[in-house]
Amino acid sequence: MPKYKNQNIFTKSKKFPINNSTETSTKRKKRKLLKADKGNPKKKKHKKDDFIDVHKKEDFIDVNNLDWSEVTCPESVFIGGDDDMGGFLCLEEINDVDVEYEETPTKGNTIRFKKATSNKPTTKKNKNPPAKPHEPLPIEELSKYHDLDTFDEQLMLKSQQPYLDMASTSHSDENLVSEQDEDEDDSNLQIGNEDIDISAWKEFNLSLTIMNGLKALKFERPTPIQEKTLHAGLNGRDVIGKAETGSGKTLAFGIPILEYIVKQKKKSSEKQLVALILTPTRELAIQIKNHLQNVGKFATINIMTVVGGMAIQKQKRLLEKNPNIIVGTPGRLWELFSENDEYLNALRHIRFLVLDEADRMLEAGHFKELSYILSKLSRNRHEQDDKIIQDDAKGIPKRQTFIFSATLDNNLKSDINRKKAVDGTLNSQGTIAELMNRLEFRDSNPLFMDITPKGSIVETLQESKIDCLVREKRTLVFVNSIDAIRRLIPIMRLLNIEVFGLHAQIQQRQRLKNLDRFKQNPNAVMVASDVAARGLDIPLVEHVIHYQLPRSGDIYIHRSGRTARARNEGISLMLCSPEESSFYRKICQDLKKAKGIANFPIDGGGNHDDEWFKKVAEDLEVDLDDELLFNKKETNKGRQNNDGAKYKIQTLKLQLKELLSQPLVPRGVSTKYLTSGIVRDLADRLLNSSSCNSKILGMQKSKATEDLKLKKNYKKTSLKK
Ligand SMILES: Nc1ncnc2c1ncn2[C@@H]1O[C@H](COP(=O)(O)OP(=O)(O)OP(=O)(O)O)[C@@H](O)[C@H]1O
Repeated sequence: MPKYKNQNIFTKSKKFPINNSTETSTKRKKRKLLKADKGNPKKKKHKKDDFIDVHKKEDFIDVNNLDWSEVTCPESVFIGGDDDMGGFLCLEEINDVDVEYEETPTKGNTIRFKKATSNKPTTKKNKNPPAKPHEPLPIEELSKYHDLDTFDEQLMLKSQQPYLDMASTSHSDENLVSEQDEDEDDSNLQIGNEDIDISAWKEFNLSLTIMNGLKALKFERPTPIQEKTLHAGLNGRDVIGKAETGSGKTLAFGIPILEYIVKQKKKSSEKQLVALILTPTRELAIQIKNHLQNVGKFATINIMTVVGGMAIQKQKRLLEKNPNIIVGTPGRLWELFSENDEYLNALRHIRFLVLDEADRMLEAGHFKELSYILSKLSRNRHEQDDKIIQDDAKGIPKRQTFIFSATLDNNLKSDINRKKAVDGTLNSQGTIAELMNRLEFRDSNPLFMDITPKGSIVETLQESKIDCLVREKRTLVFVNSIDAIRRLIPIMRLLNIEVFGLHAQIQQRQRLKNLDRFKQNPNAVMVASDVAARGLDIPLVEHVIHYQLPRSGDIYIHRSGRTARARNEGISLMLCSPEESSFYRKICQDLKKAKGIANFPIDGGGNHDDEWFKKVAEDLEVDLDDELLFNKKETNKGRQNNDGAKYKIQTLKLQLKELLSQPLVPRGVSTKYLTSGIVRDLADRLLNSSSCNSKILGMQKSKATEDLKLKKNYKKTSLKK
């Protein structure tokens, strides 16, 4: 007599807890009994589900106390056999029991077990032991298994496809090449993600490997800057690209490099340094490396970062592994390379040189090392006395140069063709024009592509400012000094805000940790110096706040560009104190914003919240407490009087904690509500409605970008009237 174990057991390849009480009737119907004792006419096939009411009579035996033994079955019986055995785990059998049927008024025909009355000896000697339910597997182990109830084989195969492709390509370059040869028709992409149409990339004739990478990232089409520069980049031309922040400049130079490496591997398996990408910050270097690695993940491309703040020994070890691409900051790169002729020689043979955020590289702290690196890269080697000696440039390939930034000098184009400076190094006030002259473009006329919109700000970014009457400000992201970060972080922590700092004096390891934690938590705040202003691509940054105004339009553009990236919406808000009005005017001037930047709608300036409460009250057909709604002046007075009160810091902290633990009650809202009558569940509606803010009583959830749009629309319609 077989029985179905009522335990949670995991098979080697799939997990599916058996719980009879929750199984569907379909599954029960599909269960099978594999063995029954034919010798005893009373022993019939039964399901465990039939075993009920066994305790009613004393001579009946509890089903679980019987001497069951496991029936060994091939695994295929349980998994994906011909039959859908959903939930079926193991079989057990028993001999020498009698079964009796009983008709009950409530449950119909039920069965019971009794010790067999037959004198026949037990036939089976070496029977198997009872099945032992296993301990549940640890969580990490469980991830290897699939839940049979939700398992979709097709879906799993699709999700594994890119990795299968990768496995078949990444370990053997030859495989990759031969596969490509066969499959050069890109309509036959191997990746499983069928609903992603990447045909828009076809015009660039990219290898299957790179196309797969783009498909895996769901990059359906090139961004405008990619579209306008890729042909030139792929055809060996030098490119200078200027496009707004978050517009995909990394791949505009990254794809030609990756594509070159993939094709080169087709010809030779020799590992060679192909590209040097210079960036102004360490975080940006790491980000670029990750981005390129993701796109090139179906090929074996070795990319390493050479940045300060990381163990120099480890970087030396990685260099020994012959990277294809080095992404680095000038300082550490020079430190590492200047003392090693072998490295320097490899550098001279690179095929691609990229200066990302080129204009920033000229700022203090970078230009000296950059200048040294460029002179070592030069095909005309400079001796120490500055005399130019024509080096044996034979065998040194002409390299392609890519320069990208959201803020490059507009006069650059004419500067490029100007006569070269004779001096081998950049002077201490390096200008972008000098830099261009030092770069030894291979093209006499590099492609200069400027697609920045008017004002250099991306369309999806809304700009705004708040004029602060006092110097205190409560929200921030970008500040101008490290001291300000150190001051603000503890204050924000007191306010229960998850906040992280980022500035040059934080240890590199901690910087990366903070950046990572900030990336993981969409509600966190990062207080940063301009170290984070350039290039960083952090998902889910919706608001950029200039707690202290940047000193130039360029920095404003880069800071603001940390939001509204890759066609997402975002808001950039300046907190403008009276002392900063001159900087504000300069930014407007730099960005040619004659009308200035719109004020952000806040309490005091507008009556946005009051209007909303009035509207909700109308909808709910209740009367609002007018006294509370219009008593702002009174409240403000009270607050000012309280300003003078001195409490001990500890008391204040405790008080603050207590306050923060309760939802805020905005001015104008009454905590009193009708308990009966017109709207019975008013309190619930206010507190629990999914459209209400959980931290502010009765306040509708809204986004800063929407508030600003509403304000603009309101202004337009009232002007029309
Ligand atoms: N073709 C594409 N389709 C969709 N998303 C893309 C595409 N190319 C790049 N992206 C994404 O757009 C975002 C911005 O890209 P990237 O960091 O290269 O911008 P950027 O122009 O260098 O910005 P910044 O000037 O701030 O450095 C990234 O998240 C990137 O993954």
